[in-house]
Amino acid sequence: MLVRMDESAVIQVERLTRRYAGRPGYEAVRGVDFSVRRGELFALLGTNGAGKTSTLEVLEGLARPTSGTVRVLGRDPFRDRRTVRPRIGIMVQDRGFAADLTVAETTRMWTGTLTTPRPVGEILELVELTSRAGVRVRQLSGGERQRLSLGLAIAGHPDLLFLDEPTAGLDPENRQRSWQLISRLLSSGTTVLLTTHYLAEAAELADRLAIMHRGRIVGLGTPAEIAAIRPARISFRLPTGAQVPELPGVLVAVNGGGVRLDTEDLQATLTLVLDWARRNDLRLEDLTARPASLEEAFLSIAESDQGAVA
Ligand SMILES: Nc1ncnc2c1ncn2[C@@H]1O[C@H](COP(=O)(O)OP(=O)(O)OP(=O)(O)O)[C@@H](O)[C@H]1O
Repeated sequence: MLVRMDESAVIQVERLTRRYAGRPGYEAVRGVDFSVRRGELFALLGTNGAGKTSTLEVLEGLARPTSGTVRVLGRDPFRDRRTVRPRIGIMVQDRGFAADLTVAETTRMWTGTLTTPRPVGEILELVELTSRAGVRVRQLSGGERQRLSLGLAIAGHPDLLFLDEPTAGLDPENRQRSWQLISRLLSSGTTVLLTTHYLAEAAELADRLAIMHRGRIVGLGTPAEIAAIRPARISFRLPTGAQVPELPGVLVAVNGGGVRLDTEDLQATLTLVLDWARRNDLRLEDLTARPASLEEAFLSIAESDQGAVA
């Protein structure tokens, strides 16, 4: 079969399926299509067991697709592994560092396996580990270990970086720090494929994302496009004696003194609400207006078995 590939895509996946030998009749990946453009950060999200790792392993050249076509940097990542592997960086969660080596020794050992590595000092500076160069890996904090892992992944100037749960288990401060590092890498032109369970991470970093559920992509778009499948929300406290006005197409919930309005058109509904308050000289305490979050959209997609955005 002739498959037309987009030459500008760094990753292109068409009708990918994956089955495991030990599970006859079961498809972990069930016909997945997406592409990742040069210089973008694409996040792959999903419920547990959705098929993210099974997809990632094919993209990284570690496994062969059961069917479908995958191109990474224009090549077949499994068959042309020798050509593709030097151009990609892979950050894994548990790299299994040798605990007794120092940060600098670990980095030097890794760069020794690469053809055109960055200098060790530059790597440590990029991931903010210069001051920890002489420290044994066993003494690093979780955040520092993750940064070391990121450092090794970018050591070979990769055109494409795979980040698998790069901030798993980190506290909010270290997570922020990792996000800043990743943003800096992006601005230098690296293309990134990220998997994460932190929706805030995807919302913060991703240009586009795909949500996988039971082996399929059930949502694909920018974080804002995905979030927009759920209504936006306005809430406020209802002033004593006031009645919520007629608001076409808006779902109204009044609970005690609290009012919640779900709307597809946040600006139009907010205008009506503010107009009503002004005309009636009402002060709306605790007024908030916000679009749906990626998390709300994710939950609603995961709960239904149907894709909402494609
Ligand atoms: N080696 C294997 N042999 C058999 N089944 C497997 C194997 N690896 C994964 N699976 C199954 O394939 C399905 C998809 O798993 P996968 O690890 O790709 O999902 P995931 O989206 O990465 O999940 P999680 O977020 O929980 O890590 C699951 O049902 C899993 O049990």
